[in-house]
Amino acid sequence: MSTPATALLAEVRKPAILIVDDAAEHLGVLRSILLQQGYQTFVATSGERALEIAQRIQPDLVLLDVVMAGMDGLETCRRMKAHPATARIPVIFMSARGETEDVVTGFDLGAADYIRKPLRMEEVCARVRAQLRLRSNSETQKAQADRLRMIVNSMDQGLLIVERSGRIQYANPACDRYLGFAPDALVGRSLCDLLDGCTLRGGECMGVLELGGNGTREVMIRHRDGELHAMDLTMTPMHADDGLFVALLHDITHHKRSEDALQRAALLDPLTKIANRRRFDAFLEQEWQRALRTGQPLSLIVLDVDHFKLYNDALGHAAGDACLRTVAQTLQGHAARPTDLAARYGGEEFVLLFPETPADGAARLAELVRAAVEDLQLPNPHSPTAPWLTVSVGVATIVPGPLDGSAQLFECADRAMYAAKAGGRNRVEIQGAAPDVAQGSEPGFACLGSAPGAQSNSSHAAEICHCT
Ligand SMILES: Nc1nc2c(ncn2[C@@H]2O[C@H](COP(=O)(O)OP(=O)(O)OP(=O)(O)O)[C@@H](O)[C@H]2O)c(=O)[nH]1
Repeated sequence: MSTPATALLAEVRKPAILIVDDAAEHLGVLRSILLQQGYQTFVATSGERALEIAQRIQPDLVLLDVVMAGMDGLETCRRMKAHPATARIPVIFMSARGETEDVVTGFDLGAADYIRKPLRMEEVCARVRAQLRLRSNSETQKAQADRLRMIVNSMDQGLLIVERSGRIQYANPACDRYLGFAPDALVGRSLCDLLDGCTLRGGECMGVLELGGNGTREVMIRHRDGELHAMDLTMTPMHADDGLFVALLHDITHHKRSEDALQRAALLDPLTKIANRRRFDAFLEQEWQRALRTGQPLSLIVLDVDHFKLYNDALGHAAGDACLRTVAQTLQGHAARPTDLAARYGGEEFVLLFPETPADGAARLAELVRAAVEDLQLPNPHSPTAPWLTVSVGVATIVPGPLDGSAQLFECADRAMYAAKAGGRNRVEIQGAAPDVAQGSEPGFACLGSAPGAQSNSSHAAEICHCT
């Protein structure tokens, strides 16, 4: 059952038709027929009045007589099409004049249809229905296009329409913002120029071709100021063969920066701020592979603070922490080359990795490190072996062969460090296994004689020993 409200709504939705004719009898006939068809009708007997009503009520259709006194139908139509408020309203001309020229002029002015007089009412009704259907379709399309435009304009993601050649046909405001361009300034530019490392081949942008339809990829895109930004780029072909692609851009620079910071933090020891064990393990593996390729020797120092439990017991855990930080900085100072790495391996144990360093050089470095810690003269009052904080140091050097593993290098240096502990602490012990490869020119572990210049000048019993 229809309520007053729904009846009112139905009334509101009735298409409104403006009938313009300076002959009152024509107006009356047309009006009553269109009313019977269920339309709302408005009438005007002059062009001026028609323009006034059209602007006020915005009808869905105008039936317009061509020949009228004063402003004729052609001029009325021209003015209607020139006014933004009435430009989209379809106009059907009615005229007894059927000359081709009139018909053409009418269509050129933007008329939707042309009906000859005398009017046959069935034909009029059919043409009115057809125009109202078209109008309704085009209004729906316009509404959809407006909605789509609003969505694209308010998107946070950048959206581009790109040709196979890389030429940008459209960029939404987010895209302009991402890349620092003024509105529309991206149109006509090439995506190739913006994508870092992208090339043009045979007039086609390799970035577009490689990325098209391949899901999301992380790319570096050049901002207008020249700076490269990390972005996720998703490229999708618009249709199978019209050569257009929709590119979606999502700026992940901030995300990347915090990810990089997190990654860096994950590789640092929180107490001493030098590399942690995870970083060391990865670095050892990388340098091991490099040494395998280059045939260069790789040296490792494993170092453990002596009687550190007694240090903590005597001075407190906070002082112990501060002490570990000082030792770490001292070691860091001895990892001089960009390829050297000092790391805290765990607790009071540290490691130093020296790529392209033969056994004699590593032994000298180990002794320098040992002496540097002793020279800090950090009192360790309860230590039975020295009044100061000291370290025991193990050294191993290898020219890796295909059958060796990096764990072996660590085990050898670690064993040497335990030998230094067993030998009285505050010493450097060198792990050796194969006297014939002493200087690291052939695969295998190095074994040294006394390393020149490696003796401690400390007043304490520091020595370089050899462990086989
Ligand atoms: N303050 C502090 N102490 C630590 C930390 N990590 C490990 N330790 C302490 O280091 C001490 C190591 O003791 P042990 O393994 O017995 O070795 P040590 O006393 O150094 O004796 P040797 O190695 O035989 O010379 C333990 O008491 C740990 O609690 C740390 O981050 N901060």
